[in-house]
Amino acid sequence: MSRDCIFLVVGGGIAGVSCAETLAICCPLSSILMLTESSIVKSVTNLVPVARYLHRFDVREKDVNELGASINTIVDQLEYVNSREHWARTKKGLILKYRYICVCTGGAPKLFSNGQAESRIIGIRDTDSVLELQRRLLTAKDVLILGNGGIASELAYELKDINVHWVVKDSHISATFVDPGAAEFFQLARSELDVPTVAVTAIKRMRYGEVTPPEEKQSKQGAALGPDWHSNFDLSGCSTHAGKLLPKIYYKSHIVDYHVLPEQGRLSIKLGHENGDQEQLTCDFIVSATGVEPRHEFSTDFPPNFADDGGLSVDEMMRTNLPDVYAAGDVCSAAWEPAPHWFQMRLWTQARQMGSMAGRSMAAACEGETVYQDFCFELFGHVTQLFGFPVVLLGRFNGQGLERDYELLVRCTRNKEYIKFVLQNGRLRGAILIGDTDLAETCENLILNGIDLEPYGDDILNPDIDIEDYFD
Ligand SMILES: Cc1cc2nc3c(=O)[nH]c(=O)nc-3n(C[C@H](O)[C@H](O)[C@H](O)COP(=O)(O)OP(=O)(O)OC[C@H]3O[C@@H](n4cnc5c(N)ncnc54)[C@H](O)[C@@H]3O)c2cc1C
Ligand SMILES: NC(=O)C1=CN([C@@H]2O[C@H](COP(=O)(O)OP(=O)(O)OC[C@H]3O[C@@H](n4cnc5c(N)ncnc54)[C@H](OP(=O)(O)O)[C@@H]3O)[C@@H](O)[C@H]2O)C=CC1
Repeated sequence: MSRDCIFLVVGGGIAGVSCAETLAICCPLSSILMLTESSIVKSVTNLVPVARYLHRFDVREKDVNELGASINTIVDQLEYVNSREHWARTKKGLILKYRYICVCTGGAPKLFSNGQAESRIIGIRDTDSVLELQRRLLTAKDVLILGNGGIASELAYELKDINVHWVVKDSHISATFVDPGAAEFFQLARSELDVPTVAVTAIKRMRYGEVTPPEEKQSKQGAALGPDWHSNFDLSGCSTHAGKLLPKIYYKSHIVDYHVLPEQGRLSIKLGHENGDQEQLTCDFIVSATGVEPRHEFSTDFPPNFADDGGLSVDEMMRTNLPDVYAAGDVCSAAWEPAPHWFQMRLWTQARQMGSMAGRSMAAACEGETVYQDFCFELFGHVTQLFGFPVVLLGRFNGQGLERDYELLVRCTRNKEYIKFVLQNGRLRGAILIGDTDLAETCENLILNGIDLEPYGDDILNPDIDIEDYFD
C-alpha cells in the first residue's frame, strides 16, 4: 500500500503540529500528511504576547483527527526514509511518497543508570510516564530526584505525602534556568510563604488501569508534556496527610552506587559529595530528570549529520544534509551560526518556532520562493513558572558564552521579585525576571538595540526610576 503527498510531517508534538499548520496556511492547495505514532497530538492555544517577541501560551492535547481538513493523518511509526527517491516506509509497511519531509520526532528522557535495577529508575516525558510515576507513588515513602533542570525543579516541590531527596551536582537548585541568587530567592519564598504553585484544580487520583487508553489507541511514547502538566495529576505518595514537605537537597552530590535491598524491596543508594564524603540513603525509586536525548528511531538511505548532542543537524532553514529532509523541535540541533543573543534549549517555544520555520521554509522551496530566517531566532526568550513565580528568561540570561567578561546587576525584593541584568561593556546581554516585573519588553528592546547603559550606572535598576518609561 502506498500514499502520495507533497509534504510529509512526522510527529504530533508542538513542532510537528506547528509545521503542518504553517504549511496549511502557506500552501492551502497542497497535500499535507502527518504521520505520528500517537493518536493524541499537541497544539498551541491562548497565545498571549508578553513582550514584542515573547509569548505565553497553553498547550492543548487533541485527537489527531481534529487537526483540520487540510491535514491528513496516519497513526503509525516512521521506520525508513529514502531521501534520494523521496519515499518513507512506516512500521506497518505503508509507503509514503513525498516531495518534502519534516522530521519532528522529539526527544526521550536521557536516563541515569549504572546498569543495575533499571526498572527502579523512571523518566518523565509524556502522559504514560506520569501515570507510571503515579502508580509508583501509591506505595512509596521516599523518592530520589536526580537532576537540576526543569523537571526536577517542578517535581521537587509538587510531590506530596512523600519524602523527597533531591540530588543536584551544582551548589544551587534549578541551575539550568537560574543563578544562585534566584535559587536562594525561590527557597526563601518557599519556606516563608505558602506560595500557591498553580490555580487549584479539582484533582482526583487516577488509577493506572482506568486511564490507560484502550489497546488500539495506546502509545508507548506520545508527545512531551508541557507547562503546568503537574496541575492535572495527583502526585501524592503513601504517607497520608504529610502534605507538601520541603525536599531534602543534597548539593554538589552524585549517585556513586545503588542496589535493591532484598528484604525490603527498596533501593539503597550511596551518594558521593564534592568533599569526598559519602552518605547512604534508602528510597523506593529514582526519578531521573537528567535531560533529553533526541529521538530518531528510523533509518535512512544516507547517513544524516548529527550534532554532538545527538540531534539532527539543521541549517537556518531547518534543512538537514539529506535532500528535501527538514527537521524541527527537540529532535534537531541548530547548526547555524547563532545570533549573539540566541541559543538552543529544548523548550515548547523553540519547538513551535522551529516547526513554523520549517513549514515556511518547505513551502518556499516548493513554490520556488526565498524566505529569511524568522526574527524570533534573534533573541532567546522563555516564559515559564518556577515555584509558583512567573519567570522570564531573555538573551544570555546566565551569562552563557560570555566567559567571565560580564557584570551582574541584581534587584531583589524578598518574596516579590528578583531581577538580574547581565551587562557586557555597558550593554544588556541577558536578563532574568522573576515576579510581575513588567520589564520584559523593555529588556527585549535594550538587548536588541544594544543601548549603552553605562551612563545610567546602577540607576538602571533603581526602584524609584521607572525604566520602562525611561526607555520606551
Ligand atoms: C515534563 C515536561 C515538562 C515540560 N515543561 C515545559 C515547559 O514548562 N515549558 C517549555 O517551554 N517546555 C517544556 N517542556 C519541553 C517541551 O515539552 C518540549 O521541548 C517540546 O514539547 C518538544 O516538542 P517536539 O514536538 O519537538 O517533541 P515531542 O513533543 O516529543 O513530540 C514528538 C512527536 O513525535 C512522535 N514520534 C516520535 N518518533 C516517531 C516515529 N518514529 N514515527 C512517528 N512519530 C514519532 C511522538 O509520538 C510525538 O508525537 C517540558 C517537557 C517535559 C518532558
Ligand atoms: N518550566 C520549564 O520550562 C520546563 C522545561 N522542561 C524541559 O523539558 C526537558 C526535560 O527536562 P529535564 O530532564 O529537567 O532536563 P534539563 O535539561 O532541564 O535538566 C537536566 C539536569 O540534569 C543534570 N544532569 C544530567 N546528567 C546528569 C547525571 N548523570 N547526574 C546528575 N545530574 C545530571 C543536568 O546538569 P548539566 O546541565 O550540568 O548537565 C541538568 O541539571 C528539558 O528540555 C527542559 O528544558 C521541563 C520541565 C519544565
